[in-house]
Amino acid sequence: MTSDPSPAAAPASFAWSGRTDGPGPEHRRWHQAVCTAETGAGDGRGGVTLIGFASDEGVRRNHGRPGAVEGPDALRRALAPLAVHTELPIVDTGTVTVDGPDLEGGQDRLGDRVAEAVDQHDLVVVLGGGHETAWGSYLGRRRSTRLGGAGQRGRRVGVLNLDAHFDLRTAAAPSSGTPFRQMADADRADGRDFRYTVLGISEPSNTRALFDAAAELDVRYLTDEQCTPTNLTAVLAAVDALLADVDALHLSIDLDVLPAAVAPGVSAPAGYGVPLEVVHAVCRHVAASGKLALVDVVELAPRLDVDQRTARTGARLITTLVHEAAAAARADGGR
Ligand SMILES: N=CN[C@@H](CCC(=O)O)C(=O)O
Ligand SMILES: [Mn+2]
Ligand SMILES: [Mn+2]
Repeated sequence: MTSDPSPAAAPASFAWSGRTDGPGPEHRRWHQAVCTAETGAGDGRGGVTLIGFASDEGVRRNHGRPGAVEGPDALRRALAPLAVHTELPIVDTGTVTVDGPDLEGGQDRLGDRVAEAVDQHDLVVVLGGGHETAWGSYLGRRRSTRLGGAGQRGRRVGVLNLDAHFDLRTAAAPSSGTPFRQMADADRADGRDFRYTVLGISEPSNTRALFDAAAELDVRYLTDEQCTPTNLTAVLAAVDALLADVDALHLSIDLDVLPAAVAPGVSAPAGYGVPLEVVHAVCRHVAASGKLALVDVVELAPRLDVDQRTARTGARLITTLVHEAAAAARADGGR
């Protein structure tokens, strides 16, 4: 494991700014609420932490369309003007950047940052990056004390992936198509159960080999055709089945789960896709459970986006997750 030179005080390369209606809490927007190393990032605990992961290397290795390296700041830009309705502290600890082809080194550094954040804050939101981001998030939760460290070997953490793809590829090199296979292998090697549910699987976008891999690994999934608004009860029941089986949840949102009209700015836009209202309802549901500890939002490629549609949608999902998690924490008397 390499260690980041200054994980807690990493400079946020992004300058949060936007419309200001006044100084009071009633006017608060993300750009006013977010603390960074420059603005006095609070050394406090609790609340929400944002960590960027600027990486295209996984998408490149997976023969996708590049652009995800610009995802973290595009998500921040879309979040900046949105209203904040919670007092929960929000800290931006900056971005881990993958150096050229050294994806593994970048994932390792992200792992260190996520581990530290998970142990200090209620909710960690990683702004990707291609879906290779999720492997860095996994390394982090495994290195953390709260979700997987040495003292917590029995702690059950599930992964809910909102995605058109299984991302269970076996490949010589890790990529954006392999993170959940890597998790399955690591969990198996460690004698842990691999608890993985995917919502939004597109039949034509996953080969028989990938469906076979899902069956072999006991992956639960619903297809995009099953994730309709009229079937929302069954969709949330699938989420509840995972939640009932775990102590904490890692939510991975691949924006290509959404219809291409809503999320054009991804490597592989969906020809069908899960309606935003279903994806949004799932996000609200998992955050309200009080078990949500870690989120990654991945595959946003701003250069492929149309009028920030995909970024705005990703930001809307993040702000709902944060507000709902804050309400759950309040109801809990703080976690
Ligand atoms: N993270 C993306 N995974 C998909 C990409 C599919 C595509 O580019 O068409 C996959 O490997 O299956
Ligand atoms: Mn996908
Ligand atoms: Mn994916």
